[in-house]
Amino acid sequence: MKIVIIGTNHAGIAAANTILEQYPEHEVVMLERNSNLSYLGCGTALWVGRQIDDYQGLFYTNDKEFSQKGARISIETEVKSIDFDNKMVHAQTKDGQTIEESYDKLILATGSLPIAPELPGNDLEGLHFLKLFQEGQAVDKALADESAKTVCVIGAGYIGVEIAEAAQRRGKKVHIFDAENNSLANYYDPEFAQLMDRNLEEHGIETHFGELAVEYIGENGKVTGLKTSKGTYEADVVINCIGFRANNDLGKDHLELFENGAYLVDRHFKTSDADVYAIGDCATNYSNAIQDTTYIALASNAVRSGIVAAHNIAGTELEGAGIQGSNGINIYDLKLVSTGLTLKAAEKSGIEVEYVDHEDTQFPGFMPENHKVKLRITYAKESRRIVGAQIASDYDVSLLVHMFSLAIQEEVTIDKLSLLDIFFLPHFNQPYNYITVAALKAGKDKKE
Ligand SMILES: Cc1cc2nc3c(=O)[nH]c(=O)nc-3n(C[C@H](O)[C@H](O)[C@H](O)COP(=O)(O)OP(=O)(O)OC[C@H]3O[C@@H](n4cnc5c(N)ncnc54)[C@H](O)[C@@H]3O)c2cc1C
Ligand SMILES: NC(=O)c1ccc[n+]([C@@H]2O[C@H](COP(=O)([O-])OP(=O)(O)OC[C@H]3O[C@@H](n4cnc5c(N)ncnc54)[C@H](O)[C@@H]3O)[C@@H](O)[C@H]2O)c1
Repeated sequence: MKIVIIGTNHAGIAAANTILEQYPEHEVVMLERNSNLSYLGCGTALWVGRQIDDYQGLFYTNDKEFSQKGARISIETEVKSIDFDNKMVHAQTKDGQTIEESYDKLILATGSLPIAPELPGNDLEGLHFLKLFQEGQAVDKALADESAKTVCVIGAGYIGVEIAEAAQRRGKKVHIFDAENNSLANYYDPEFAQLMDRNLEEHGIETHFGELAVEYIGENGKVTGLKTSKGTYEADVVINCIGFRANNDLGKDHLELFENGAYLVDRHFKTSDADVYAIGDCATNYSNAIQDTTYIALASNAVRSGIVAAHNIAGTELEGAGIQGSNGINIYDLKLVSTGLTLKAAEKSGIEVEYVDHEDTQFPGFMPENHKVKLRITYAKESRRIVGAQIASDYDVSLLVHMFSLAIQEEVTIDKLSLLDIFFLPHFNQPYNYITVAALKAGKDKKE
């Protein structure tokens, strides 16, 4: 069987590796328009902020490795169109050569594109996006210019807060703007997100919430400022990070789409065309929290979807486990992790929820070093199944979120959690640990 994969970043790579390593009898063709593959965008801010010395380690594979594994891979080759009826892909190389590839099965792994605010002045020099390695390089270069003093970041989601920290670490005056009333609104309830807002402010970053960018201001073709719904700010560099949209350019006229334009797939990552699969940021996924279709752009989801699609294409039926959108962020010393639904997301999905909060220290009081931990567990009012968890600390409690992720996936109730066997050792936690105490509190609330 001949399998053509379009897009060879995290999703395409995972699919290709699975087929090449476990089903070597199939022919694999990989087409990629970029000059690199496997760039870990999560490292951009670490590198730009000089928390790591260089970017070489941010790539975990390359085209040569795939040639050695037996794939036919063409980078700097853009797929221009797909003839779905005749199962033929039309592509063009960097030097203008056209390529045609027939397929038995096609995998669309074309990812996502940053959403571009459509504002006056959007053709000025000094406006940036942060998706590709090359865009990270451009931001790095802009920050290296000592005459660039002020950076405006539009969007205080994950990319926004990470790059705001990086720019501040590079000695710039940083403003960050978001339409919402706090940062990280897609991931945390305000009581948690506000910890991040304070964290940014304490490090000298000026936060502007509920404030919309309305115009990029410029002189001689170069950005010099940003006008918002509430004021005008100087800006030598503007970084746009208001989210991603699914890149559906190749299949939007043929394949069924989700409400946001992503390719609608089943639990096998098969699209509405039986010979076409879609994985990663260009496709939907199944949410165990809302028990319905969702769209969450994360590298972790991209990798898993690639593995699942590859098995199904190669002949082993495998249903995806679904996702919880588990995520984490570390800005300066503050660590936030969450999984499943915030209260706002639950309301939007029509799920009536209750939640329990608990704050404690990680270790017993007699330990010489200690850290505060803040936990929220959210559960469905009727069934009491856990649908979300958020944790904040300056201590690394990130692994806990995986337990909550599994609990959501397996429909564990808050009451079951209260009697879970959780070990105790002072070096790690407390005899009355905050998870048990929070879950017991929820049980008490139920009785009252
Ligand atoms: C700055 C930044 C930080 C991030 N941090 C994290 C993080 O910490 N954790 C996390 O889980 N996620 C993170 N993400 C999100 C993560 O990078 C994406 O979810 C992930 O890249 C999705 O992988 P993908 O392979 O589906 O799509 P993409 O990475 O978008 O790759 C799609 C590929 O398809 C290629 N392509 C598109 N169209 C064509 C065409 N017509 N012909 C040929 N090739 C084509 C593109 O060139 C690209 O290489 C971050 C993203 C950014 C930008
Ligand atoms: N740590 C991580 O896991 C990590 C890090 C970086 C990126 N990512 C992923 O990459 C994807 C893109 O990240 P992102 O930061 O661009 O998106 P995001 O969804 O995290 O944040 C976008 C932010 O922009 C705001 N916004 C939207 N329109 C706006 C407007 N017109 N004006 C002002 N603010 C506006 C939103 O309120 C939101 O807070 C996300 O799926 C994200 O999860 C993950």
